[in-house]
Amino acid sequence: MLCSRPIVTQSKKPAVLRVAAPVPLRRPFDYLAPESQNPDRLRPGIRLRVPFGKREITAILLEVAAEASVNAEQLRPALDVLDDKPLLTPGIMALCKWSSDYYQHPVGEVFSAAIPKALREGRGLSETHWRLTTEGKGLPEGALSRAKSQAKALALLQTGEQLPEVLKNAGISGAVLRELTAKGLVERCRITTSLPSAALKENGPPLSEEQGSAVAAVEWDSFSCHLLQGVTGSGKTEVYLRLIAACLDRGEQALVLIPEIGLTPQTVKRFEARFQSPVAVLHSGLSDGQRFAAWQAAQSGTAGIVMGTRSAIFTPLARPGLIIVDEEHDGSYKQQDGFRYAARDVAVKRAQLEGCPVMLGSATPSLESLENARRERYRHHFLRGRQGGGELPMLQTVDLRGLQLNAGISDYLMAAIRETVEAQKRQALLFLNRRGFAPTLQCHSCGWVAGCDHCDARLTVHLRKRCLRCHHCAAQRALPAQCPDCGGTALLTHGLGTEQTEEFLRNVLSCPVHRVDSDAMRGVDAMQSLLEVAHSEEPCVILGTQMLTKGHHFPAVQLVGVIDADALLYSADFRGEERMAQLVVQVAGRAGRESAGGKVLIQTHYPDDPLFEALRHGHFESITRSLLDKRRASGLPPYGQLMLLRSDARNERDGEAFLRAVQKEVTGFLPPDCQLIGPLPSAMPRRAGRFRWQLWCLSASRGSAMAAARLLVERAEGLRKSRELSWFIDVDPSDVV
Ligand SMILES: Nc1ncnc2c1ncn2[C@@H]1O[C@H](COP(=O)(O)OP(=O)(O)OP(=O)(O)O)[C@@H](O)[C@H]1O
Ligand SMILES: [Zn+2]
Repeated sequence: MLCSRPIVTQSKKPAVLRVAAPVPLRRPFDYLAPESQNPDRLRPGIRLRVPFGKREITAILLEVAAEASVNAEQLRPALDVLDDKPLLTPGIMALCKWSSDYYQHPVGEVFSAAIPKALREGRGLSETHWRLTTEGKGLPEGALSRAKSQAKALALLQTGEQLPEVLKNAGISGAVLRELTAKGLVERCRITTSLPSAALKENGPPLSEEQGSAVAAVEWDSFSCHLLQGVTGSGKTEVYLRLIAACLDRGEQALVLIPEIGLTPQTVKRFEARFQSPVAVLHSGLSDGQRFAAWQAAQSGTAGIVMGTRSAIFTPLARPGLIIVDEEHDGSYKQQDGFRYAARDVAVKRAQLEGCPVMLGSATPSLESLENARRERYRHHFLRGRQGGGELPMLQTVDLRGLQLNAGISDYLMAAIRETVEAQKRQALLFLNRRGFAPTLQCHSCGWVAGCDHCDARLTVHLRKRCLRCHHCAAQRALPAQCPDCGGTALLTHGLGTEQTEEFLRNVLSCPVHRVDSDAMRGVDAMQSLLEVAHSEEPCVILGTQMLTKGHHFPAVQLVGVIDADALLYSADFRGEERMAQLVVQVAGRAGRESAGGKVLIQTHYPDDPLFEALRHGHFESITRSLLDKRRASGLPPYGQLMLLRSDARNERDGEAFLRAVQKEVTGFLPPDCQLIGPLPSAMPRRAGRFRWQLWCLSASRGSAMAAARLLVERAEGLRKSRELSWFIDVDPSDVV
C-alpha cells in the first residue's frame, strides 16, 4: 500500500509481504512484516490484518518477496498476523492464482470465494474438537436414550471427532457437552490430523462389468481425468460410491460436486447410508455458521467426504484424494456474475494441481468433455444399460400438425396421461419450460401488447397472482382490466405456461397435479415435499420446467411428456441444440426407472427434424457427433476457445463505442490465431434498462486465449469511460445471448 512517509528505517532489506486483498483490483498489494514478527510464521496461506486506505482489511499472504513492486520506502507494515499456520493449502493457493489469471478476475475476490465469511472477517479457527472417551466408545447401544440431546451428541461423535461448530449447528449445547464430560463419556482435545473413518455402514450391490471396469481404471496418487458416460439410472452414483470408499481407505478425502441444492438432501442421505465418515455439505442455502463449520471440517480433515454445489470446488482439503463432478454438463456449474468461473473446468485443474484423479459423470456429457475424451485427454467409460430393474423408456414423437390442443396437450398425449394415472395407477411427468400462465397479453381491439418498460421483452401473465411479470428483470405490475392504449376490455393471452396447463389438467383429471417451477418451489423444503409425493408412488401428474430434469429419482413415473419441444428447437445461442438434446434425454430419463414399459412422448410440429430422429433411436452419440462436426466447421468451442468482452450501459451507443475502442487498442497486438468478432448487440439488447453489447474473441489454442484475455483486460482498464458504463470479460461463456 502506498504511503507518503517512510515507516521502516532498518538497514537490512526487509521482507515484502505480497497479499491478495478483497478488493476489485487486478493486482496483489505489498506490505512490510509487522514489527517483532517471527518470520517463520509468515507462510503463504495465512491471513494478515492490513491497512487499506483508511480501512483495515483481512488479506491472504501470497508470498514473501525479496523486492517490492513499488518503492520499498513507501510500504506500510501489516498490522497483525491472524494465523499460526496456513489457512489455505498449497493446492488451493495455486488454484486461486490460476483461476484469477485464467478468468482474468481480481485475485482478492477469487480468494474470497475460498474462505467463508466468518474467516474473511477475521474470526479464528477452532483449535480443539470433541471426541468420545474410551468409556464413551464402549457404551452399549441405546444407553442414555432418555436424555435425547446427550444421545444425539454421542451418535454424532460415534461417526468421528467433531468440531464445536458442527455440534452447535446440530443443536447440541455447551451444557449437554459438560454433562457428558462429567460422566466421563466425551472429551475435548486438540485437533490432530486424524484419518477419517473408512468403515462402511453397508456394502453396495455387486458391480456390473462396466461399473467395475470404470472403478478399476482409476489410478490413485496421480492426476487423471475420467468421463463416465452412463445412461440415466445406469449406476453412475454407485461408481462414485465405490471410488469414495477406495479414497477413504487410503486415508484421503473426496470432494463431490453436484449441480443443485435441491439434490443435496437426497444425495447426502444416500452417502450417509453407505459411509461411517461424516459428510460436510457446502451450498448457498447455508447460514454463515453452518458454512464455517462445514469448511473447517473439510480443511481440518475431519470430514472424509465434502459435498457441495459450484463454489465448493474452492474448499481446502487437508488430504485431497478424489474429485467427482456429477452431471458435469449442467449449466449451474458456470457462475454467471462477478467471478465467472466454470466449476467443472476448475475441478479438472484442481485435480491436476493436487495430483489426484477426477471423475466427470453424466448421461449427456458436454461437447467439451466428449471432445477431450476423443482426444484421449480424458479416459472415457460407458454404462450402457439401466441397473435396478428399470429399462430405458421408448421415445416417440407426436406430430402436432393440424391437431387440436388443450392447454398445449393433444388428445393423444391426454389419452396416455389417463392410461398412466387412471388405469396403471402410476405417475406422469410433463415438461414445459415456461412458467406463468401465458407469455403474451394482447388487446383484441387495438393490438396493444404488454411489454416490459426496462427490457426488450414481453411481460408474462401470471393469473394466480393476477399480475404481469418480466422474466428478465424484476418488473411486475397488476394485471390490467383494460387496454392502457384504447381502453378495450377484451384482452387475450397467447402462448402457454405451466400455470395454464396445470389449471386445465386439474379440471379434467381426478388425481393430484403438482406444479414444479421456480414460482411454486421456493426453497429446499418445497422440493423435498415434492420428492416425498414422488416416492409415495400415489398416482399423480408432475408438471414442471427444467427443474425436473436435474437428476431426481422418481421411482413411479411411467410416462414423460414433452409438451412443447419446438420451443427448445430454436435458440439464439450456438449451444441451443446441444442443450435441447441434453434436456430431452434427461427428462426422458425420469421415466420407467424401476420398471419396464416407460414411455416418452415428445410433441412437435417438426417430427422429421434429424435431432428428433436421432433421439427416437436413442442415439445421443450420433447427435453429439453431428453437433461436433458443426462446431468444428465454425471453429466454435470445443474447437476454438471463446471469450466475450461485454459492456452494459444506460445509453444505447456507449457500450458499442467502448468495445470498438478496445478493439482498436488491441488490433495488431493479439496472437495471430485469435479473431475478434463484433461488437454485436446481445440477443436481447436492452435488459433492466441497460443496453448490452459484446465483443467476441475466438482463439485456436488455450495459450493464445489466455494471452488475448490479458491484453483485452489490460487495454479495457486503460481506457477512459463514462462512470455508468460497466464491462467485464467472460472466459468460456456458457451463454452468449
Ligand atoms: N451394480 C448394481 N446392481 C444392482 N443395482 C444397482 C447397481 N448399481 C446401481 N444400482 C441401482 O440402480 C439404481 C440407479 O443407480 P444410480 O442412482 O447409481 O444411477 P445413476 O446413473 O447415478 O442415475 P441418474 O440417472 O440419476 O444419474 C439405484 O437404485 C441403484 O441402487
Ligand atoms: Zn424487464
